Amino acid sequence: MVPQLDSYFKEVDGLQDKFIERLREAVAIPSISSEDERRPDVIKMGEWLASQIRALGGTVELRQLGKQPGREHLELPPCLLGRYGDDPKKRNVLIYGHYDVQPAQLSDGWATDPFALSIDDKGRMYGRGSTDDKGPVLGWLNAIEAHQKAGIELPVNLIMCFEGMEENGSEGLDDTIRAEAKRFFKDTDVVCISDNYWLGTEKPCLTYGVRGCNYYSVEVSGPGQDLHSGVYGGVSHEPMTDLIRIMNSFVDPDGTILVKGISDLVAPLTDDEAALYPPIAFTMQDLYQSLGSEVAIHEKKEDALMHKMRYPSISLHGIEGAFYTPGAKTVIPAKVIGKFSIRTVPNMEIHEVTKIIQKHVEEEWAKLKSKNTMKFNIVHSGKWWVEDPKHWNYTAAAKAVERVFGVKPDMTREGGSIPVTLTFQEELGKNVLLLPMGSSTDAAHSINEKLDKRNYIEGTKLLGAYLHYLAEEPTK
Ligand SMILES: C[C@H](N)C(=O)N[C@@H](Cc1c[nH]cn1)C(=O)O
Ligand SMILES: [Zn+2]
Ligand SMILES: [Zn+2]
Repeated sequence: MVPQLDSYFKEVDGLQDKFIERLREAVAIPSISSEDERRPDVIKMGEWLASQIRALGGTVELRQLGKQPGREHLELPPCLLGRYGDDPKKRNVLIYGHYDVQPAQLSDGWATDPFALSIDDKGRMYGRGSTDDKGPVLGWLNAIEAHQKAGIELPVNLIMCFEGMEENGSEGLDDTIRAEAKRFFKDTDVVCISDNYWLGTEKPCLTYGVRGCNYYSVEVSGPGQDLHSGVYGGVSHEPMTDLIRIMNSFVDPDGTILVKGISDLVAPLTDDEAALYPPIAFTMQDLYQSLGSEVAIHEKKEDALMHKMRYPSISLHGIEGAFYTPGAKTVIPAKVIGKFSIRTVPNMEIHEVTKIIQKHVEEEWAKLKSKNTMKFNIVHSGKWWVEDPKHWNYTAAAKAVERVFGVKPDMTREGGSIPVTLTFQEELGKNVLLLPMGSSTDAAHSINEKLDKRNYIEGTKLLGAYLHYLAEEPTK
């Protein structure tokens, strides 16, 4: 079956050094979408990616999305709408990825410069964006190049959508997809996204769901400026004391959500669904390895998996304005902004969740009887998504996994969020598949993010093989 794949695989192996250089160039552009001063780099990264697509013979338009809502001094990075091939006899696969990355600084604790790809003797390629999501995006380009060099025609047409704001709420993207659903995206047969991770380090998976993410901030201010705690401690209401009380009211140390009404929104667990978790090839050791220690809340793998995949969670992310550098400054910060988010699951609705969270924050605030001022803000929100994994899109991907890795993939739901999955499903009405490249130890969003050379190269083979199986899979 699909005999051309062997020569394609050989070509990928032969081109691996070139593919690694391509990733090195991409990682060197610090395209951090959430930092104002890095916005020109996000735009530069979009232009670099467009030039790579064009060099391979693809066409691409840099669709301008205008100003960032609420932050009008910032231009949104372009959404790349591209095409490779337009043979009417072939199927059309829409591939999505993002070229922006999470923030990173050497001083956060990175062992190497986060924007200089560094490869160790085990083939671990360290660099911000290596696994999330520059490596997987480049995997598609590598697959095109290896086909060309092997003299094999791509068996499908590719429709591309690459955005530069995924790590910052995918601002502007939904409108573009809605506007283009019956134009640029109209011929789409199926959608494939490579932007998540295997559960462990050995076994690939296909992913048919993501959690949603509602991100909020609580700002507390009062004094006209930062104060001397000796002179004013015990005299003034302190914003940090108020904020810590509120931040402490959301979740228990064992992960239990304390906000009344949230757990009532969660779809009940059926026996059929509960039976999906035991067969997943995942152990607590896998979890400890990816956590970097044994700090898991749960003892059983099924509980850990369900809390990652099908239950909500609330996380506290940081406090702006807090004194966090080393030393012992005796300061009372005048204004602090606490940031937290809730990962949402079926059947939680974005607005219902926000109403409940806001009411909770206001009630907690009232209890404090503080003379400070509190402002609650929604930073961004995106809904959960669940797909039909019995669709031929998934069958083709499972065959590709077996061909490249010699095992059947695990079927998973991702704990992270990719807001565009739902938009594609709803606006195009087509099946969406997540086909990850990276592994559980890649430390996406964390320090020392990496992508293993094996995952990058075999992952490139997988993306190409998937396109071939997709071309010949009957549409049952
Ligand atoms: C899973 C994906 N690679 C990812 O990291 N998504 C982000 C998207 C995000 C950022 N803010 C809200 N959503 C994530 O899950 O944090
Ligand atoms: Zn991410
Ligand atoms: Zn991502």
